[in-house]
Amino acid sequence: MSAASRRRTQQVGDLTLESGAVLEGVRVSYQTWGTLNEARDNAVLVLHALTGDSHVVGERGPDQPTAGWWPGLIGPGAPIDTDEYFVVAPNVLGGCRGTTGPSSPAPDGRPYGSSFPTITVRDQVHAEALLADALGIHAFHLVVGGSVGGMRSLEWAVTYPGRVRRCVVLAAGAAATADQIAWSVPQLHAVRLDPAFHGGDYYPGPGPRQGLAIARQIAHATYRSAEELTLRFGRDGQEGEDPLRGGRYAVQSYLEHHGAKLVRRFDANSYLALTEAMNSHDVGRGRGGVAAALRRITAELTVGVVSSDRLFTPADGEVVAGSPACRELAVIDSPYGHDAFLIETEQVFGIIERALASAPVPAASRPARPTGPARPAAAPAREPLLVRPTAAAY
Ligand SMILES: CC(=O)SCCNC(=O)CCNC(=O)[C@H](O)C(C)(C)COP(=O)(O)OP(=O)(O)OC[C@H]1O[C@@H](n2cnc3c(N)ncnc32)[C@H](O)[C@@H]1OP(=O)(O)O
Ligand SMILES: N[C@@H](CCO)C(=O)O
Repeated sequence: MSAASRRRTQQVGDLTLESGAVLEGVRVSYQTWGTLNEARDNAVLVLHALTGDSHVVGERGPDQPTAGWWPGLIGPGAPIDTDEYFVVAPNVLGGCRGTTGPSSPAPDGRPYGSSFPTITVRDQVHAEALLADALGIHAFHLVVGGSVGGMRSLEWAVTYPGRVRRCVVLAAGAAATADQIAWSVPQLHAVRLDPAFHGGDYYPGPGPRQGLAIARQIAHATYRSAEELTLRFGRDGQEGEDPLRGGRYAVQSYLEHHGAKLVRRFDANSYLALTEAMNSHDVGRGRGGVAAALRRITAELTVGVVSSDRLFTPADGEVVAGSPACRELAVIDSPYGHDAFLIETEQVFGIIERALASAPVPAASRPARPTGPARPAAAPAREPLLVRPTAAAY
């Protein structure tokens, strides 16, 4: 069902960062699906999460271990129908998928490494706005993202009210909380204290592989709910191993698997830059606080929270839904925790479809509190948690 995509890279020029530093000659790589219409009013912006990329849907390939992170979302007849919409998915500033990041060449021709400046979610959105300018897109019909992609979607709606008609913020809050920053701290240390980090100037590698793997293990545990981990792995030893005789617990093996998987596909300096950007997220900074910032939104706002998300909690999403622009606060009913924004595609796509179908509501007639189904109608769990296969079956 997925449409053919185009991959391109756009030079967007110099970018003045929130810090005042200037990032020279920024490039943004991106994928598109469908066709921009003559009125240039059918564009949809899809924003990936922390370690995601522009490969929202598509085929597996040597560089693409998955068929996309929201498989089936985009294409002819798909929830974002490419017969109607032109979809843009940029790779984020600071990442390692072609958009300028720490492994990109600095003006001296060598990788930035330790000299890559601190970037914020606002800087990332600024780079995306420059891409939109270059593509001739003034306003997006919809901007949507989950997790850090949800942070950027919200920042888009607050920074550029005239450029976003509908906005879907999934599994994200209005500002990174102390709890979220706290979970990132040992991750940042794990990378930086790896002897192979060399202060960030480790290119061409191999770089701080162990530190990055540990960082991902910490992060991944926060991406899943305690209930899931307990029901799925219990106190089991990994198959063929006995934790009381030096072997691993199954949950330990699971986390190590995800740590090793990230190391194979991600640059450690990008992981640091993107994690610190995530920590910077605060739509209220310099705008009189979160409530004042949320009042700037003119887009039709949809907020989606995951019932079992212990990292970006439902309460964090409810703050965003306090915006007068919010038309629906949807609860993604799932035992899988934060990662449900990637796993529960049926519910997530339903939220996106409802947002796309929504007619703009005059501000005066909006409800004082968000409405809409608290739980989407068609929301079957993927499969019962207790019977999900564990390692032996994978
Ligand atoms: C927007 C973006 O983030 S785009 C990038 C996509 N995201 C990621 O890659 C993040 C990392 N991955 C994930 O977060 C999750 O795998 C998701 C969200 C993509 C999918 O979640 P789920 O389908 O529930 O997968 P789950 O968490 O069960 O992981 C499955 C993997 O764990 C492995 N596994 C399960 N149990 C064990 C175990 N005891 N020991 C070792 N490995 C194990 C499986 O073999 C499988 O491996 P594979 O992915 O290499 O095939
Ligand atoms: N699995 C997601 C979780 C963070 O939102 C990612 O790596 O981007």
